[in-house]
Amino acid sequence: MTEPILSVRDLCVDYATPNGLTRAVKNVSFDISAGEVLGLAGESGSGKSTVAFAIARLHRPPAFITGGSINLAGTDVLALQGRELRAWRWRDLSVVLQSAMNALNPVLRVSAQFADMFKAHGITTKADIRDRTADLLQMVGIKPDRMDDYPHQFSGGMRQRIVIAMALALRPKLVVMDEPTTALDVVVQRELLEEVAALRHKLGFAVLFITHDLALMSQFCDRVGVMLRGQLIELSTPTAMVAEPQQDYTRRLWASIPPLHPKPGETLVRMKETPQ
Ligand SMILES: Nc1ncnc2c1ncn2[C@@H]1O[C@H](COP(=O)(O)OP(=O)(O)OP(=O)(O)O)[C@@H](O)[C@H]1O
Repeated sequence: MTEPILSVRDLCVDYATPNGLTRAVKNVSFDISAGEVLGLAGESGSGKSTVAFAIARLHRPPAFITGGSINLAGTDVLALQGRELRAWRWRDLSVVLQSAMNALNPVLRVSAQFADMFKAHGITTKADIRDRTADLLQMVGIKPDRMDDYPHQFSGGMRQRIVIAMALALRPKLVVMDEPTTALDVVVQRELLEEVAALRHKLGFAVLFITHDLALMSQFCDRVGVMLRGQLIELSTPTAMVAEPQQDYTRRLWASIPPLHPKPGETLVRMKETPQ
């Protein structure tokens, strides 16, 4: 493994509930290398999204980070405040969530949404912004001449492509993807992830990837972490995890993949390429 770009150490996240604090993430530690795709698997409620939101500093009360450290490319993520935190998001880390419609403003043209993001990061020349937007849309397979359309004029898959283009605009080091394709049909899901795989190969960003689809995860991720009741109980390559699971829970989790899916590591070779 190369030098880690992200280091998470002993991360603890609590939720304040009427019955007191509940620990949803318990001393979770892991690294992600530059350009690596790390998946988080585990049953619903095991803490995957809570980890992802904490890393992106998107957690809000009643969630509180109560321990540990997060370091991304030399930045102490938990120390970031205010303007510094806003500048860090998009530039060093970006997030792609399940619903593109929630990420995009329905009453603003796509070009205006790119412009807002660029302006917030000091890129203010109109021609420059339009050129960059055109390049980014092109990169995810959307014709640049559609940049002045509204989000509802695109299909769900295209909207998610636009969100991914925006997430990559400032060349972040890490992209957090929490169920990025869940709302899309199976064919579009795969197409989109193949594109993300090709883009990370080209651009070198790392991905923290969360999905309930273990088959998809095994094809897209270099390594997978398994979470159970707030703890990271196992972390290895999908192939090693299936061949020699260290925990009984992991074995049962992988055994749940329907046999119709391809075996881990067998298909979509392009997804497995290591960035240069
Ligand atoms: N707002 C909240 N208040 C209290 N507890 C919460 C809140 N949000 C989440 N939790 C609890 O935190 C734990 C972890 O939830 P989290 O959403 O991170 O799990 P997950 O693995 O991402 O689940 P899913 O796969 O369903 O998204 C769960 O026990 C959940 O009940």
